[in-house]
Amino acid sequence: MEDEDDGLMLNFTGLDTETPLPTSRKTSKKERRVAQLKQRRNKQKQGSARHHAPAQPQQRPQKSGAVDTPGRPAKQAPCDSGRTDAAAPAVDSDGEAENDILAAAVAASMARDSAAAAALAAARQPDGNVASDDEAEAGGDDDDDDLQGGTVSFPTGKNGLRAQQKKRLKAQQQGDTKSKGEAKTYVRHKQGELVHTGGQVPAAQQLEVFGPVDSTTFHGLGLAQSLAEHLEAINFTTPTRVQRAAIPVLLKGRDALVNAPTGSGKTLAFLAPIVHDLQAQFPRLNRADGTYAIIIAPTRELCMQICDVLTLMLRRYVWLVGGSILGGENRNKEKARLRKGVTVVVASPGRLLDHLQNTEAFHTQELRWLVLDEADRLLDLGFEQKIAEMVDILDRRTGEAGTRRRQTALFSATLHSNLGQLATLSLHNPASVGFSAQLINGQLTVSGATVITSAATDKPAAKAGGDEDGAAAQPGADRQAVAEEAAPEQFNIPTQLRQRYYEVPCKLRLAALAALIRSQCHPSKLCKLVVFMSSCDGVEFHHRLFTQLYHEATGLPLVTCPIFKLHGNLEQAARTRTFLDFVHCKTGVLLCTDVAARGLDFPSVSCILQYDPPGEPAEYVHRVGRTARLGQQGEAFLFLMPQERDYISLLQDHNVSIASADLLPLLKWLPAPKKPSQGARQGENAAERHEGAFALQSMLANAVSQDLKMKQMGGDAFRSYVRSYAIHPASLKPIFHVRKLHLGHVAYSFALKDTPTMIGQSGTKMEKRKRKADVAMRAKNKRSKRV
Ligand SMILES: Nc1ncnc2c1ncn2[C@@H]1O[C@H](COP(=O)(O)OP(=O)(O)OP(=O)(O)O)[C@@H](O)[C@H]1O
Repeated sequence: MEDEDDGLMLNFTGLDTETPLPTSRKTSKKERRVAQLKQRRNKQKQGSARHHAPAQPQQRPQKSGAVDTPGRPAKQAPCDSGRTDAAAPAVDSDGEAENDILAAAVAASMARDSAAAAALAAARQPDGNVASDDEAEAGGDDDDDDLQGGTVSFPTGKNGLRAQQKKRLKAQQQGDTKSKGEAKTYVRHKQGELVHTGGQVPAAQQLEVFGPVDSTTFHGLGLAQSLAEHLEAINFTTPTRVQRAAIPVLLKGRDALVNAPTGSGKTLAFLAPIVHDLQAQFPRLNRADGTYAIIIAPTRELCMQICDVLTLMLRRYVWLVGGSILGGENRNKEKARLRKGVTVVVASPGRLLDHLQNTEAFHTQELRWLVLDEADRLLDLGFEQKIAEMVDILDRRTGEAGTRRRQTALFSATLHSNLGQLATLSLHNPASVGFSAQLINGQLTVSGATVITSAATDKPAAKAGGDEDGAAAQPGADRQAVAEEAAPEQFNIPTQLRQRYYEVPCKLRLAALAALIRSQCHPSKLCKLVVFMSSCDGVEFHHRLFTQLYHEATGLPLVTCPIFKLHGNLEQAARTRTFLDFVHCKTGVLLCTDVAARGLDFPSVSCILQYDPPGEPAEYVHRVGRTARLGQQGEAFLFLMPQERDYISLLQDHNVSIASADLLPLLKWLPAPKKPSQGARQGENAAERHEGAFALQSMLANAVSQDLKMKQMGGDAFRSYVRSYAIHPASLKPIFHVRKLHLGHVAYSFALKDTPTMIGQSGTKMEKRKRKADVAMRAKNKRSKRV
């Protein structure tokens, strides 16, 4: 750089002298500068002989780099070098000032001291004032800039000096320094000549080359502009953390294991890359060619929900067709739809396998995507075998057709010790987002040792040694990996979720449930409450109790908002209606089983109650995950009986932070009894002796005992509760062991007055006995009439 500057200066100084200047590139810098100084001295001598009058103040050029030749319009430098007026070359009619500038510049460049720089600046000042050091420095730099940029215009002096000067400079800038007497030639490129030509990186390679250039937008993540715009139009403006981490990985064509907290936007994280890929296919995909993507989810409601988001996204791409195939729907109608062609299928596993095996018109030989949402739940529900069969069928078909290898992704908010088997079964060299995965002895294992934090979702690579996109190291690359110590799986629960538990004696469970519902859904509060129970019978019983019997028994409704029920024994139509009703209602209570625990995105759920504890801590996480979604506030309560309190330590081992709450203030939400009860209540503490709770329990028990259907439903609920308690996994038996249950108190909590032995007999037997008794009674009546 310095050499180039010096070379240019040589040309300037050589204009006005008889002394030939050494222009060879081999001439040392020092020699050239000495020559310049000599020239300057000679010139000063000549100048002083020619001019005795003091130099006139120079006219300041109007604009840097502008030509001040009369009659010629001032030219603007094509690129704005940001030059200040102080830096503009001064106009001197006889070129003397110019030479002063040059001499000073030489001095400055040689000495590089402030005095020389000041001399340079002073020479530039039209009024002869000395510029500040900064200005001088800036001026010097600007000179260089102009010269290098090749855009400077020079003031024209007497005798065509400026024209010569210009010509020489031009020649030099063009790399042609050949002039008479100068044998040496060299090629110099014009500074800025090798400008950026704007060569475009092919769209498909943009992500490869630049990475996720702007992870704050969907387009920046690599999604097509049209899709990003469409997402914005349907209110997905900024990608969530899991979307930022997972979308680029999937767009790169990698299989992936993706883990992120509940309500963090996983659905879009897998739908967006699928839609991006399918809309980009040329020629356009034709629905008649069959299915290009399959998404499997464990429950029908979740399938419907995913399908809804998909439909919304496909509105922009009308040639892509989405649809769901669910158990419980009409199989023939589904067949007909598959025959017409469904580009993206969202399915529950059982029905999907059924169609893969039995529906000839279900073409999957072009399949490009397979996503298993809530993958660990699919295993819990025993779908592993079905999934293995499906993967086998799909692989066989694509293999026979010789089509592209399918891309597969597993999504879940919780890990599972067996997830590795499913991953090995279906994934090829996967990237893991949000948790680490390792291949140990050819077996992919998913480590629960990695803390899955939101930050980890953004940059899990830091922990797992993966790449910058948030994808962890490829398991395949780490075959030497040593098995990590089995540590409790660490869950990432939204921080804004407030979690509390009540220790509720079994006898008070029903009253405490009523109190909590009343406390959350009183008329002055808009609340959506989800209550989880362990059995369908339990849901049925409590739903009828609270929607009908409660009012009859107490004279007041429990709450004024609607109470819904959702469980797996309902007809599909009823399930769908309830699901949609609860989605759209502003306030309400949903009594449900774990069918609603996974993935369902009910808007504005403010509170969760786990009336029956869930068992596996992972299920706890999914249940509470129905609230506090996407940064919203939420509350979650858990009811535990005193003998179950060790469950709290278990949850805490899994990074769940839950505080205790006092039961007594909660019971105050119960209506006060009309008549104070006679005598002191029996009980260990104030809650157990609570008047309101005792009064309510008596009223409900009386009402149930007089309602045969309710009594039967209570019995069914009791039996189902005990059964579900008995099937807790062995690891949880120390906490939830059926032998620790006081069955009399359990029966009481279902408002039953009968002894547990009576209730424990199967409903059918009871029914038979009752029918027998009725028949005997009628026969007796007939006989007595005849007599
Ligand atoms: N980028 C986004 N911008 C705004 N809202 C979003 C975005 N992504 C997702 N959402 C919304 O966030 C909510 C939760 O998303 P989603 O249901 O995909 O979460 P999830 O991680 O799958 O939860 P779960 O683990 O419970 O299944 C939905 O209402 C969804 O519409």
